Amino acid sequence: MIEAQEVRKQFGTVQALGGVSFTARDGQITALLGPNGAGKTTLLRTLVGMLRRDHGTIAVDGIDPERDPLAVRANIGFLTDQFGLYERLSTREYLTYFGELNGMEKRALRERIDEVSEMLAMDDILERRSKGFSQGQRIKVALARALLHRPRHLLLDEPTRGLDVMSTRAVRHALSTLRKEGCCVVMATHVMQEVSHLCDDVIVIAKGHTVAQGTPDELCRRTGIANLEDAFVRLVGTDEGIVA
Ligand SMILES: Nc1ncnc2c1ncn2[C@@H]1O[C@H](COP(=O)(O)OP(=O)(O)OP(=O)(O)O)[C@@H](O)[C@H]1O
Repeated sequence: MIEAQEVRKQFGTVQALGGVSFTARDGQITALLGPNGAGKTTLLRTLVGMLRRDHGTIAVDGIDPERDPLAVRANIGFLTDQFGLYERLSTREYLTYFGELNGMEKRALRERIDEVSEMLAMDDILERRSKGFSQGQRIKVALARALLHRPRHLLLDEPTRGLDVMSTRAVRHALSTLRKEGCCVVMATHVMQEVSHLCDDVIVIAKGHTVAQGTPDELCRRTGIANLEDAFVRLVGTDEGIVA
């Protein structure tokens, strides 16, 4: 479980997070929904301890990522907007490298790489070097890396951007499987269809503040609007950055 209370973060004169509070539960996929520049990426980076917050509290299974970043990271898989692939390594070599860094035993690691590869439908790129990989192929490798050590929490920054229909389905299916296994998934996205069909809970964030949290149905009921996209626009007061 991830809990945040009144988290604030400023970059120079820009208040990226002005007071974000929410709870993301185990066994649920929680969407982080907000217009461009709302603070979603900043929030994810703060949750994983890559950025220091200026104010507020964060607890990942009760642990503050600033106090014990290694303990938190051992239990978090993070898909950022920067994939950090090593172009001269094949996908398998790359995943093996990070699995070993995480202390995974050789045989278990080999089996897990095959498992994750099947989960994400990426067998075709497993033995290829990542130089020249398409955007979708890059996302898959980065996502495989995030999943490799079976983290209890998964933080994803727009995981299906640039993916084709089949790959999007593979990723959504993988996320449903992880939810069943009890993983706490938090996912920033602009894809409303994904939120409606996949997510149990939604955090709506605008200009660095949480403006609502609830199931897609609750958000619709609260605004008195039947359609989630229109409810979202009402909550944030803009239709910037929405993908139907
Ligand atoms: N390192 C930084 N230095 C200065 N400003 C930053 C930095 N990182 C983020 N910001 C600013 O903080 C605000 C929130 O940015 P963030 O990337 O968190 O938004 P986002 O919700 O992820 O947006 P998008 O949907 O466009 O990806 C923006 O105004 C952004 O310009």
